[in-house]
Amino acid sequence: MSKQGLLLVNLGSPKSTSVADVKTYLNQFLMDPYVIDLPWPIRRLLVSLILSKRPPESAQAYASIWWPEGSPLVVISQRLCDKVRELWSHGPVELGMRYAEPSIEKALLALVEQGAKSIVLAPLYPHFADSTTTTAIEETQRIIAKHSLNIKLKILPAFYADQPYLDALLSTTQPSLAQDFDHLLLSFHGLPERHLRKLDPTKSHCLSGPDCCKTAPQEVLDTCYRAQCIRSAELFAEQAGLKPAQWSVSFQSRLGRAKWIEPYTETHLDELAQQGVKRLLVMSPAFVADCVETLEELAIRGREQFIAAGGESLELVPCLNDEPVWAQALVQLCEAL
Ligand SMILES: C=CC1=C(C)c2cc3[nH]c(cc4nc(cc5[nH]c(cc1n2)c(C)c5CCC(=O)O)C(CCC(=O)O)=C4C)c(C)c3C=C
Ligand SMILES: [Fe+2]
Ligand SMILES: [Fe+2]
Repeated sequence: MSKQGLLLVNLGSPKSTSVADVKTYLNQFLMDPYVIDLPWPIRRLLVSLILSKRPPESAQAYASIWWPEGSPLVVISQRLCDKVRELWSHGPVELGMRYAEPSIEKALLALVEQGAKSIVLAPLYPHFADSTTTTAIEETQRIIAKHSLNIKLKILPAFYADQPYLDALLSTTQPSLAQDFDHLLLSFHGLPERHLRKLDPTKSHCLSGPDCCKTAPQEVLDTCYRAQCIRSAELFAEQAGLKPAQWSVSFQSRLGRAKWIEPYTETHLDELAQQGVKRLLVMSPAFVADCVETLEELAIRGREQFIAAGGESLELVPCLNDEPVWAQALVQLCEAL
């Protein structure tokens, strides 16, 4: 039987925490037209402006969470890849990062060298966005064309509502949810509102009202990142047995001046403290691996902010990371294609 390879793709991190390496990474990331979706001259100008200020700040953030082995996101993704390799009986398994190393190109060539005749591409993003999923798919297709590789590609779609993903989340968050806590915040990575409007097939549903994501028809849900985040939060909370007042959703990591999807995590943390929440749990189901956005933005800066606003504790619930139940769930999702 011909070998079917599995390519896991995540975002990627800078090579090191030096300002120069962080700048190189941010330039590659932000110059991606799927991330800053503006015409090239405007994108170049905007990114240059961001790069004139942000790299030292970002480098400091990375330095505060860096592991001796490297970036948590990359190290965790590599560990996950090793566990998935043990479970995937159809052929070789490799990890590629959309930005920096290990590249998608190296991973794809390694799969082909190990005899893969077809490949399952698994973008490790539960929710669909052009700035993550589409760019990972396009880069993979570009490399296939560049090397004239004769391989068939199957793509794992967004899995935000799939039971193996939800079961893995329920199982790995169980120890945190078993503790005493006042409120669970599900903080998802944000997106500029423009990205939602652009993909709305109805051209009128997205951002039309405070509950538009809850009433999104399937065709909108298929491409609306915000609606998918809210749907996965609802499914998770329901299956975890949480009452509506015990949990809420917000969106983090805003960059630049454009309007991003709301509510913003930064604002919501203050609101929760003002409402009398003392012991806050925070989870980030849009990230399958802990990264600078969870370990620094939420667990360091978010915690400081929440306590300064009157809260007592903020505990970060770990992401799925390289938990065996997640490796099994991922294989199950890919085998079902
Ligand atoms: C979960 C999915 C993600 C979406 C959607 C996303 C969109 C998006 N991100 C930026 C800007 C930045 N993101 C940064 C880090 C980062 N982003 C994601 C995931 C999504 N991004 C991850 C997993 C990470 C962590 C990477 C790591 O090395 O740990 C950063 C870099 C860090 C910083 O300087 O804050 C930026 C910048 C935009 C503009 C965007 C959509 C348009
Ligand atoms: Fe991001
Ligand atoms: Fe929407």
